[in-house]
Amino acid sequence: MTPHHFLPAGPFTGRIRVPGDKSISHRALIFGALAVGRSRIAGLLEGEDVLATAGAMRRMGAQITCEGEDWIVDGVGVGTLLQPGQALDLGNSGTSTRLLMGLLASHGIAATFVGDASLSRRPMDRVTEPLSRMGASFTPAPGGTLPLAMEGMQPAVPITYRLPVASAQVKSAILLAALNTPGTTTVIEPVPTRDHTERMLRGFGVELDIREQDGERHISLTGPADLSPRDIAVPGDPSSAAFFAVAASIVPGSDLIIENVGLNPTRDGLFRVLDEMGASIERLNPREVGGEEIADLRVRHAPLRGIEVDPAVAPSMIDEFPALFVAAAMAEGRTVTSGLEELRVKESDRLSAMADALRVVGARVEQTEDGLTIDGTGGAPLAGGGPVATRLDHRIAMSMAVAGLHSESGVALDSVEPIATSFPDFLELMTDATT
Ligand SMILES: O=C(O)C1=C[C@@H](OP(=O)(O)O)[C@@H](O)[C@H](O)C1
Ligand SMILES: C=C(OP(=O)(O)O)C(=O)O
Repeated sequence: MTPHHFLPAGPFTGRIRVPGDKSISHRALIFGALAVGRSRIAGLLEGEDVLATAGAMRRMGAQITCEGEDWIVDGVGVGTLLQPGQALDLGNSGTSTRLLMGLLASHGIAATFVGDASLSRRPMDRVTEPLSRMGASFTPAPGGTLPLAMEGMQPAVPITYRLPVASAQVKSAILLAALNTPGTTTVIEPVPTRDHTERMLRGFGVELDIREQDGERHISLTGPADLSPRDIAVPGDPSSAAFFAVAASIVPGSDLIIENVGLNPTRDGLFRVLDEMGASIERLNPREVGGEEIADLRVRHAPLRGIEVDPAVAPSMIDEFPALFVAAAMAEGRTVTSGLEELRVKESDRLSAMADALRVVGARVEQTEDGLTIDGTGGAPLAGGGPVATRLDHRIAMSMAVAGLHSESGVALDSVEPIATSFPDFLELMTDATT
C-alpha cells in the first residue's frame, strides 16, 4: 500500500469533466454484449470495476475493443453466452458480481465468482435468494459470500419479487435473468432506486411494463427478449462529481464548473442535500443525452449549515454519504443522518470507516446504528492528521482526500490505490482544479 498526503490546497476554479458514470458503463457493456451486432460506447468509465465487467463479458463470448476514445461491443445475443473457461474475477466490484449472477442465472452455464478481500465480505444472499427461486443454484463460501460457484437454469422460471432492500443491483440482477426467461418476471420496488437498467433496456429495444401501484413500482419484463445494438453516450458520474462539489463548497474562494454531470433524479440526492445545507450549486445548460438528464454544475464556496437528512433521500445518494459526511464536518451546527444501514455492506462499513477517519482528523462524530451525527467546525479547517484507514474503499479514500484540502496540517491516507476502481484520474483532476 502506498501512503499519500493531501495537503491544504485550493481554491477550486476552472472547468473540469469527471469520467463516465460507473453504473451506466457496466450496463452499456453488458447490454451491448447481449445485443446481436455492434454497439458503440462513448465516455465509458475506464475504471477497474468496469474493466472487470468487460473482462467477464469477453470470457462469455462478446468482443469488446477500443477504437480511439470509443469502446466497441460486438454482442452475442441473449441465450448464447459461452461457458467461461475460468473463474470470473470481479475484483472490488459489487455491481459486476451481482448483475452477472443475474445474467447467468437464466443461462444453462456454470461459473465461479471471485473477488478481492472487500468484495469477498459482501452479502450475496440478496441476489442468490431470488435467483434460486428462478431455478439457478449457488454454492457460496460459508456466510453466503464469494468465492461462489453457480449453475444457471435454462429455461428459468419467471417470478414476482418484492425487493426486501432498496437495491438497484438486486433489481437489475432479476431483470437480467428475466431477459432469457420465458414468461413475465416482475420486480416490485417499494422504494425507488437508480433506474439506469430500465432506461437502457428500453433504449436497446426491450419492452418493459412499468406501473405505479399502491405507492410501489412494478417493473415487468416478458422473456425471452432480444436486444438491438445501439450507440451510447455515457454521462459524467454524479458519484464522482460529488467529491469536487463538496471540495468547491468547503474550500474558500472556489468557483468550479463540473461539466456534463448525470442528474438522473434517482442519483442526484447529494446535490439536493447540499442545496438544503446552503451550498451554491447552479445547474447550467440542463439537457438530455441518451435518455439520461445531465447538466453542468457551477459550484461556489458557500457557508454550509448542518441539517437533519431525510432518510427517504438515501437511495438517490447512497454512494455519496462519505462525501456528505466531510461537508457536514465543516458545516455550522449539527448534521444528523439515519436509515443508512446499507452503508455497512458496501466496499467497507462506510459508517464505521468514516466515523473513524473523521475522528482521526479532528472532527466530532458519533456513530448510531444506522447513521452518523456530526458537529461541524462552522467552516474552519479540520486539524488534519492520519494516516486514515481507507479499508479498500475508493469512496473513503476520495472523501478523506477532500477533507485534507481544507485542514490545517493535511490528511494522510494509508493508500490511494482503491481510487482506481471508480475514478482513475482523480488525483490528476484534483491537481488541475487547484492550480
Ligand atoms: O446498480 C448499481 O449500479 C449500483 C447500485 C448501488 O448498490 P446497491 O444496489 O447495493 O444499493 C450502488 O451502491 C452501487 O455503487 C452501484
Ligand atoms: C458501492 C459501490 O460499488 P459496488 O457495489 O459496485 O462495489 C460504490 O461504487 O460505491
